[in-house]
Amino acid sequence: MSDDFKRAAAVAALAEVQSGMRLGLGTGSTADHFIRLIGEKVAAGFDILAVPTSERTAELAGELGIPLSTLDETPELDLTVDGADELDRYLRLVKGGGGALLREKIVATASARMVVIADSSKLVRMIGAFPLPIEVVPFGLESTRRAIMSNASALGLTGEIVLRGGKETPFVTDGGHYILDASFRQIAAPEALSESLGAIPGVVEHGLFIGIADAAYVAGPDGTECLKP
Ligand SMILES: O=C[C@H](O)[C@H](O)[C@H](O)COP(=O)(O)O
Repeated sequence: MSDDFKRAAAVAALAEVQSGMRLGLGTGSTADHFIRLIGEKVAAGFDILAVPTSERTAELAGELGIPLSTLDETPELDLTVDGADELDRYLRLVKGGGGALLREKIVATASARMVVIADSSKLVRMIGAFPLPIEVVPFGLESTRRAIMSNASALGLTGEIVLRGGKETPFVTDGGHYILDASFRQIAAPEALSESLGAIPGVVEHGLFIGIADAAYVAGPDGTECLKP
């Protein structure tokens, strides 16, 4: 059922796509639906140039025959469509469940417009139930983890911060970094947390996307809603 809603959100976002556009392609199970729809448009003759947000997305888009580019060749994009792990009604997002947050944030901010697609289970009153992914450099991992803990605690946030994949087999991002997943449960002031995390030297990027999304298509049993910040 949830997969049907993911697809319905992707179909709604497809209405924003025109031939000639330079697109950012998101990562994840919801974005995969959108990528397949773009593949159909390309097969039908649409002129699209796409920048993928992960190796996984590049592979799928390549298989579908979608012409691919990079931000070095195509530094300004018209539209990026991507999923989210959580969003609130102000379009503050948690992303990075699939580990692609760094490239996703770079691609989204290089786009004139960023649109989120999600099933309605992702829409929450307060973000934070989904553990916040924080991308860090492997060097100094434990010091960085403690700095995150201490900065979060200064903002009244507590909770476990764990290395994704564990010490023996850590998950490695496309950029060669690790991910710490922070279970803060409820993030009442995401802006302050975003600023605080961004100031920690070992933190490469984090999964809070604030002021980036221009709209969100959220699909559920009652239909598809378009949210604006
Ligand atoms: O790193 C992964 C991305 O941020 C995804 O967009 C996010 O995890 C949502 O993925 P899904 O659509 O599979 O729930």
